[in-house]
Amino acid sequence: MILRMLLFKTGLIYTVKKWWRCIENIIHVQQVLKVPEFNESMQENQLYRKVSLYLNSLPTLEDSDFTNLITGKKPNDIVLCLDPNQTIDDNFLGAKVTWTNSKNCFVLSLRKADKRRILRPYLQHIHTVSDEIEQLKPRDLKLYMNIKDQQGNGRWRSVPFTHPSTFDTISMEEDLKNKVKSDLESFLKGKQYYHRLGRVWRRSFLLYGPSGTGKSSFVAAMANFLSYDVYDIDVSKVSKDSDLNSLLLGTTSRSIIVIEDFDRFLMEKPRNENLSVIMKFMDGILNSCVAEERLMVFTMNSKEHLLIDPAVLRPGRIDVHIHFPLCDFSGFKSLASTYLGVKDHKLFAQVGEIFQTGATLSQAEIGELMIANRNSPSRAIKSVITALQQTDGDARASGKIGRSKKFVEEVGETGGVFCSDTGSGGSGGGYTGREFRKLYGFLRMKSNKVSHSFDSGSEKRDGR
Ligand SMILES: Nc1ncnc2c1ncn2[C@@H]1O[C@H](COP(=O)(O)OP(=O)(O)OP(=O)(O)O)[C@@H](O)[C@H]1O
Ligand SMILES: [Mg+2]
Repeated sequence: MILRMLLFKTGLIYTVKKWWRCIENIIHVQQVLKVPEFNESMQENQLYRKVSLYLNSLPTLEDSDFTNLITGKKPNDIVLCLDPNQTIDDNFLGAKVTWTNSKNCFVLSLRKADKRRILRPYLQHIHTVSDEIEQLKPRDLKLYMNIKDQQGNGRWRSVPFTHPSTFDTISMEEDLKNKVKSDLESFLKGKQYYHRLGRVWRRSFLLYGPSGTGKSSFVAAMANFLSYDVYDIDVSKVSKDSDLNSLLLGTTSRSIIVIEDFDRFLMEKPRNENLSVIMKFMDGILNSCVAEERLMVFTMNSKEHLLIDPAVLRPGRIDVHIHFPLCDFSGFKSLASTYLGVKDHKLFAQVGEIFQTGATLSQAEIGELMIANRNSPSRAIKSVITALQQTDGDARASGKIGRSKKFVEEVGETGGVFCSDTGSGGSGGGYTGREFRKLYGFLRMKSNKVSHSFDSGSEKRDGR
C-alpha cells in the first residue's frame, strides 16, 4: 500500500508501467500492425480516421497519466485527444491490446496468441463504435480541394468546411426549395430502393444560371443540409485520367463532389474534342465512384453549348437540372427579409413596378447593395431601385430581356423532382444564351458602377 502511494505520489508509476510493458513484450510474442494516415497513393486512409475517433473515445484515455486537452466544436467544449507518442491500452474479448500514436500512423500491438481470435472482430468493433460516434456527434464537415503534389500527381487537401449557407438563407422559390429538400431527404433514405433497382446509390445535379445567382451557395446549403463533406474538383489541376480516377477513388461516402464552372472546362477544349472529353470526364466521375452515398454537382453559367448533344445531360448522367435565374420581385422581397430584416416597405410597390418592366440584377448584386446600406432599409431599397432603373433602360432598349425566368428544375429519373419548365428556351427564356451573356455582362458592368458609388470599400464579389 505504502509502495503504491509512493509510486503514485512520485510519478514513478509511469516508469514502472513502461518497464512492465517492455517485460510483457519480451515474455509474449507480439504482433505489431500499423494504420497509416495515408495510403500508398497519398489518399486519406479512412481506417486511420476511424481508429482516431475510437481511441479518443476510450475511457482509458481519461485515466491515462497524460493526454492532450483541446477545444471542441462548441466554444466551451474541451475534448481529450491522444498525444503524439502516447500509448494507451484497450481490452477486447479478454485480450489486452496497446495502441501507440506514432508519426502519421497508429500502431496496434497485440499478443500473437490472441491475434487469430480477436483481430477481425476487434477491427469490426472499431468500425461500429466510430460509426456510432459519427452518427451521434454533429459531423465536422470538410472541404477537400485537389492539389498537385511534387510529383505532379493529384491529391486531396482538406480544410474545415464552415460555409454558413443554408436553404433558409438562399432566396429561391419556396416550392422548388421544398422539392429539392424532399428529393435530398428521399435520397438519404434511398439505399434499399437504389439497390433494389440495381443502381449505385448516388445522384447528380446540374446547377446553371448567370453569375451571382446562388449556385455555389446552394451547393454549400446542400452540404450543410445533408451533413456531407465537399470535394471541390478544380479540373485545371487534373492532368490525366489516372489522376482523376485516383482522386475520385479517394473520396469518401456521404460527400458531394462538385465541379464548378464546368462550361469553362468545356470551352477550353478544342471544339471537336468537347463532346468526347466531357462525356469521358463525366462518365469517369459517375463510374469511378462505385462506392456509394455521393452527390455529384456540376455548376455552369449556361448549358446552351452543351445542347449540341442532349446525351451529355441525359438522365443517368445528370438526374436533376436546376436553373438559377437573375433576381425577380419575389426574390428581392426574400433578400430584403434576410439581409435587411424587412418584410414589407412603402418602397416595395415601386420596386415591383420596376421588375415588371423587365429590369433585373443578380442576387449577389442586390445583396451587396443591401449589405452596404444595411443600417437604413430605405436607403438600401432606394439604391436597389436606382441600380434597377439603370438596367431597366438598357433592357428595354435591347427589347430582349423579359421578366426573370423562374427557377426551373427538370428531372429524368424515377422518384425525382418533376419537370416544371415555365420558359420557352432550353437555356432559359426567350433570348439566346449568347445574347443573354452579352446583356448580362453589360448589366453587371453598369451595376458595378452603381455599387461602387455606394460601397467603394466593398469586397470583390465572392472573392472572384
Ligand atoms: N439566391 C440567393 N440567395 C441569397 N444570396 C445569394 C443568392 N445568390 C447569390 N447570393 C449571394 O451572392 C454571393 C455570390 O453567390 P454565389 O457565389 O452562390 O453565386 P454563383 O451563382 O455561384 O456565381 P458564379 O457563377 O459567379 O460562381 C453569395 O455570397 C450569396 O450570399
Ligand atoms: Mg459559383
